[in-house]
Amino acid sequence: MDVFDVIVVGAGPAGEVAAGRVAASGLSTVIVENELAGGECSYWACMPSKALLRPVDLAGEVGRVTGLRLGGPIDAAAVLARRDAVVSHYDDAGQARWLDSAGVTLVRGTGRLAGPRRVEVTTADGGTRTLVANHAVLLATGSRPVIPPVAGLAAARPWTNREVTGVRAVPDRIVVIGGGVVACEMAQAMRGLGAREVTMLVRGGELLGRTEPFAGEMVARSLADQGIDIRMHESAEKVERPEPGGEVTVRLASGGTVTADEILVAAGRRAATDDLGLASVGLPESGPIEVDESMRASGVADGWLYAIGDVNGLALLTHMGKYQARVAADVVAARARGEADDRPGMRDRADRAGAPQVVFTDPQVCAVGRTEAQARAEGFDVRVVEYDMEQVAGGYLLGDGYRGKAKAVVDERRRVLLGVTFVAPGAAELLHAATIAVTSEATLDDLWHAVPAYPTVSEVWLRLLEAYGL
Ligand SMILES: Cc1cc2nc3c(=O)[nH]c(=O)nc-3n(C[C@H](O)[C@H](O)[C@H](O)COP(=O)(O)OP(=O)(O)OC[C@H]3O[C@@H](n4cnc5c(N)ncnc54)[C@H](O)[C@@H]3O)c2cc1C
Ligand SMILES: NC(=O)c1ccc[n+]([C@@H]2O[C@H](COP(=O)([O-])OP(=O)(O)OC[C@H]3O[C@@H](n4cnc5c(N)ncnc54)[C@H](O)[C@@H]3O)[C@@H](O)[C@H]2O)c1
Repeated sequence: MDVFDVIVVGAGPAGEVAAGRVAASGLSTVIVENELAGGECSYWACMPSKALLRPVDLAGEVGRVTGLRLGGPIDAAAVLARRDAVVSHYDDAGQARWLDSAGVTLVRGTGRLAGPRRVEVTTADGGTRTLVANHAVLLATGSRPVIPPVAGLAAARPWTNREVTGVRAVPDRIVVIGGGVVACEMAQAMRGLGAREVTMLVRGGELLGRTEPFAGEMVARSLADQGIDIRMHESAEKVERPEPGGEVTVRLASGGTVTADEILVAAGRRAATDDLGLASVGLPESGPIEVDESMRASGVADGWLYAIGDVNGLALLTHMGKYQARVAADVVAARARGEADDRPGMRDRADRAGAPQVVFTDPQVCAVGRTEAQARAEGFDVRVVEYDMEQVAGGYLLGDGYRGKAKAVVDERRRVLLGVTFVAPGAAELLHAATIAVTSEATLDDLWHAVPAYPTVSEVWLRLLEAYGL
């Protein structure tokens, strides 16, 4: 039996940040990982997907600037080689070195709760190691893709985020189940890197369902212009792949079929809580782990258990998992020292206000805070202002085909922003200004004095305020 002050289970972005910060506070810390330190984000999600999208995005930009022309199609093999470098060739030695330098002990194996403050680790050789925590256990086991119960789908060995981000040869034809973030980003990547036929099967009537409706509409128009076949109100009824690795045929609910070389499932993710021993501490065995604003698992006596990142289901985003990790780590360290654990940085505000997110399609969808529909549902006195971003000099200068739209959701009572959405090419870096405005609850009258430089796209802020009436 090994005793540490703090045990972290899962070395994805959330777990690593928590472990590093807890160790820096002087507590002895162990982190348990059963695949690669760095987690889904580093090897099969954020990093490789953005490496695949970056050249596609840039090619779109070049296409909008008069006088520039791409020398030919994108060199997919070179892009895949760079992707391999971005994922460190699926080797986590660098992350392991970082954990070591941060004073965190890395234990390789599968962790499972075995009662209060106790984690049993099954190691690769089948052995078991018992870890006991003096102060806290932080669960950071992430999430796994959902495979819908469609006849023949699982047997057809569909691609998930892992295979599509790790693609070795871009398929000629690919069918995508889903209309969310992964589906949109990866449909665009596959098409941009040379897939001839990309077909998206979207169960509902819109893409990117959690964003402002105009965002999904603009992305749908753009993906269609890029040659992607988007089938709304369509779903797979049966999937057949007679030869392993061969052609796949999808029978559609509306009748008809789609035949492709690969099928990608991008139908959401579920918390990785299976076989985590949650029942041994009185929690439901599956589903996301419910937490309070200090990331403590609800319903666990003595408050020694925390859940951060995708596993708590609050926001399936790397930056939010890392933020939750900082909150939890500081709370754990303060409680261990017997100090006050309610200082301002020790409570989650950002998830409740609406997490910032960028969808890296062309155009990019950048949003923070509440959508108009969410704000109205929560009973705010809402007023909305919108502006077309190509009307801003900085936008117009970016290219002839540049189109964008901004929307601000205002709380009329306090004259503060509840949410902001920008949909435009290359808008990702605009988002943080909106995040600062929404999080700090700056009034519109304060924002009036934040003068955007000319001619930048940020002048859209001024236009939104003028449209509001300032
Ligand atoms: C294709 C794709 C693209 C994405 N792009 C973005 C993006 O651009 N920006 C963004 O913010 N988010 C993005 N996300 C979401 C992001 O990947 C996740 O929010 C993030 O990885 C969650 O971090 P985490 O630490 O909670 O979990 P994970 O990254 O899933 O890490 C969990 C770790 O725990 C380990 N583990 C699990 N169970 C056990 C166990 N019992 N014992 C030991 N170890 C265990 C796993 O092996 C893993 O290493 C993307 C997701 C996908 C699928
Ligand atoms: N750029 C980014 O920040 C980024 C990129 C990729 C993923 N992510 C995160 O990863 C998470 C997972 O992404 P995702 O795209 O898998 O999930 P999602 O929740 O964004 O989208 C899921 C899609 O699948 C559809 N769907 C659900 N069940 C279905 C079924 N049974 N049959 C057919 N369609 C079904 C939904 O209607 C939706 O269109 C997201 O929550 C997102 O936050 C973030």
